[in-house]
Amino acid sequence: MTISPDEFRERILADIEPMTASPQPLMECLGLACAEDVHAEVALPGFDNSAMDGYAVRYADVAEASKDAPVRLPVVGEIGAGQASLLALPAGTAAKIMTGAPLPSGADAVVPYEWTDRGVAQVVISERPEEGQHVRYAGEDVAVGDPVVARGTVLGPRHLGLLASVGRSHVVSRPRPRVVILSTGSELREPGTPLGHDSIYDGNSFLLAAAVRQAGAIAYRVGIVPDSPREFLTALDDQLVRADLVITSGGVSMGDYDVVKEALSPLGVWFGGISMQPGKPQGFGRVGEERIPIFCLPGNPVSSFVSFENFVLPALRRLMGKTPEMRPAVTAKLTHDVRSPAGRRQFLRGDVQFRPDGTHATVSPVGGPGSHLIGDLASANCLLVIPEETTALAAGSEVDVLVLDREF
Ligand SMILES: Nc1nc2c(c(=O)[nH]1)N[C@H]1C(S)=C(S)[C@@H](COP(=O)(O)OP(=O)(O)OC[C@H]3O[C@@H](n4cnc5c(N)ncnc54)[C@H](O)[C@@H]3O)O[C@H]1N2
Ligand code: MOO
Repeated sequence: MTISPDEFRERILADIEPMTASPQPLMECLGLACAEDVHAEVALPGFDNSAMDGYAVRYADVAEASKDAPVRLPVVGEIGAGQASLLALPAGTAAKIMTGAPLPSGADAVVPYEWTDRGVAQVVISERPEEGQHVRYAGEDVAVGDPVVARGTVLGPRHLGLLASVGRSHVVSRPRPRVVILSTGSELREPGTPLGHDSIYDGNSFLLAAAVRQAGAIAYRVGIVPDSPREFLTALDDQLVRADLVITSGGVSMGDYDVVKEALSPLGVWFGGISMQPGKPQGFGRVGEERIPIFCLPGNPVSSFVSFENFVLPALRRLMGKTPEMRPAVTAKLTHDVRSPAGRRQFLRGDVQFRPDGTHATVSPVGGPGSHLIGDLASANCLLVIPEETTALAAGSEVDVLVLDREF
C-alpha cells in the first residue's frame, strides 16, 4: 500500500507550523520571508535636495539667462551634503550646493557647474534651468506611511537597502531553521579518507546539507553513522538539542540492516512507500522531547535529492513562512521519447533549455532512471515529472518540469 507524493507532502505540511517570527538585524534577513507589513516612518527623499553639484537659485532670477546674456549673482554661501548651515536663499543671490544637500528655502532650481563659471564670490550663469530643475523633492520616492515591504516578501538586497533607507535596523522575520543531517551506512567513508574494497564516499550528507543551505536554512552536517540502531539513536539524541528539523539518509527500505527504520519505528516514526520513483521508501515523524520533525530519506543519492525537493524543501519553506512551499512546475516540449513505470510518478533528470524570449522550453532526458546516477543528476538542470498513469511519452509531448537551482 503506497500513498501519493502529494498526499505525503500534505500530511507533512499539515504537521508543520511556521517558526515564530521576531525582529532580526537586517543583514541576518537576506533570503528570509518578512513577517510584518513595513510602512515608511521617514520620507524618501527626506527633504528637498539637489540632484547636481552647482548653484541653488531662485528661478525668477535666472529665467532670462543665456550664453549671449548671462546672469551674474552674488554667492552667499556653500551647502555641502550633511553640512547645511544656509537655510534660506535671499532673492537675487545664489548658493553653492552639492548633490544631496538640502535646498535652502526660497530656492527652486539648481544650475549645474557646467552652465556657470564656477565663481566663488559671484557666479556667471549662462544657461537657464527649468523651474524645479535638478531638485529632488521630499517624499517623491516614498512618502511617510507608504507600504515599503509586504509581509511574506522574501528579502533580497534591494528590500534590505530600502528598509535601511527608511531607518529600520531590524525587521520581523522568521529565523532560519537549524537542520541536522545524518548519513547512515557502514559502507560510508568521509571524502578525503581512504576507501576500502566495499566502501563508498558519503556524498549524500553534502548533497543534503548544501540543499538545506540553498533553501536558506542552517545546515549541521553530522556525517556518517554506522548501521547500528544504538549508535544511530545516540548520535541523533546528541544532535536534537540544536535541531529544528532532522534529515537522515539511508536505512529505510527492506534490507537486513535498515538502521533508521529499525531504530525509529518503535518511537512512532511512520515508514512506508510513496508512489514515486526515485524516492519510494520514506519515513517521517517527530522525535525527542521537543518533538522535532524528522525526515528519513532513502540512501540512493538521486532518491535522497528527489525526496528533498518533494518533501523536505516544502517543509523548510513552511517553517520559514515562504510560499509556495513546492517548487512550481513549468511545461516543456520533450526532445526524445520517454518511458515510465505504471503507478509511480517518475522524476527523470533532464536538461531544460528556454528560448531567448523565455516562452518556449524544450527538455531532454539526462541519463537513465537509476537512482544511483549522481553523475547524471549533477549534469541535469531539471527534473521531468511523468505522471503516475503515464507509461510512455513521445518526443514533442508537453511535460512538467521542475527547474532546479532557481529561486521561487
Ligand atoms: N528488497 C527491496 N530492496 C530495496 C527496495 C525494496 O522495495 N525492496 N527499495 C529500493 C529502493 S527504491 C531504494 S531507494 C533503496 C533505499 O534504500 P535505503 O534507504 O535503505 O538505503 P541504503 O540501503 O542505506 O542505501 C541505498 C544505496 O544508496 C547508497 N548510499 C547510502 N547512503 C549514501 C550516502 N550517504 N552517500 C552515497 N551513497 C549512499 C548505498 O550505498 C546503497 O547503494 O532500497 C532499494 N532496495
Ligand atoms: O525509489 Mo528508489 O528511491 O527508486 O531508488
